[in-house]
Amino acid sequence: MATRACGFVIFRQFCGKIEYLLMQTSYGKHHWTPPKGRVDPGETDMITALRETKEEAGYLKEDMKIFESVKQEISYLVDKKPKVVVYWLAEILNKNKEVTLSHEHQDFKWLTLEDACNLAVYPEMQNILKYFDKYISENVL
Ligand SMILES: Nc1ncnc2c1ncn2[C@@H]1O[C@H](COP(=O)(O)OP(=O)(O)OP(=O)(O)OP(=O)(O)OC[C@H]2O[C@@H](n3cnc4c(N)ncnc43)[C@H](O)[C@@H]2O)[C@@H](O)[C@H]1O
Repeated sequence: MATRACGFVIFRQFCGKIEYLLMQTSYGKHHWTPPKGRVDPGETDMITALRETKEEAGYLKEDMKIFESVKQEISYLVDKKPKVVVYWLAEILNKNKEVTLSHEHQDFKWLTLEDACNLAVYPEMQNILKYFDKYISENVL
């Protein structure tokens, strides 16, 4: 069975620009992803996304506007085993609240779409960022 993980692609409106939150792992290849993590037994996908976002970024449900119907799923292999990751779109509402990192991450950045795609590296993740960016420009701005 595939490993399953869930999280949020979080954006903010900052100085007239849309910026996305990416976080860099403190382990492995130090890759950059939105806050997300593995689904624990008995959890729903949304509960996992909320728990991981609180643990990894310090953001609570009430700090965000969650677009529950705006969701993307990607699949890839990790150590030859399938992994499925589900992301919802979320906007940070409490702009005065900064990210609080856990031991799992060593850095974070708020990035334009282009810069986020450059750091995200993987085409699947880039496509998700582009999909959400299109949604924002057509439905949020
Ligand atoms: N190498 C390591 N050394 C020490 N501790 C480790 C470790 N890897 C995981 N851990 C532990 O696992 C915990 C993380 O657990 P969780 O927080 O629960 O889970 P996760 O975000 O899904 O973990 P991960 O970072 O591994 O996932 P991703 O799919 O992004 O990334 C998994 C792999 O897939 C690659 N990847 C990411 N996105 C991809 C894509 N779209 N296509 C192909 N490969 C991709 C990444 O580069 C990465 O190599 C950490 O606390 C840490 O202790």
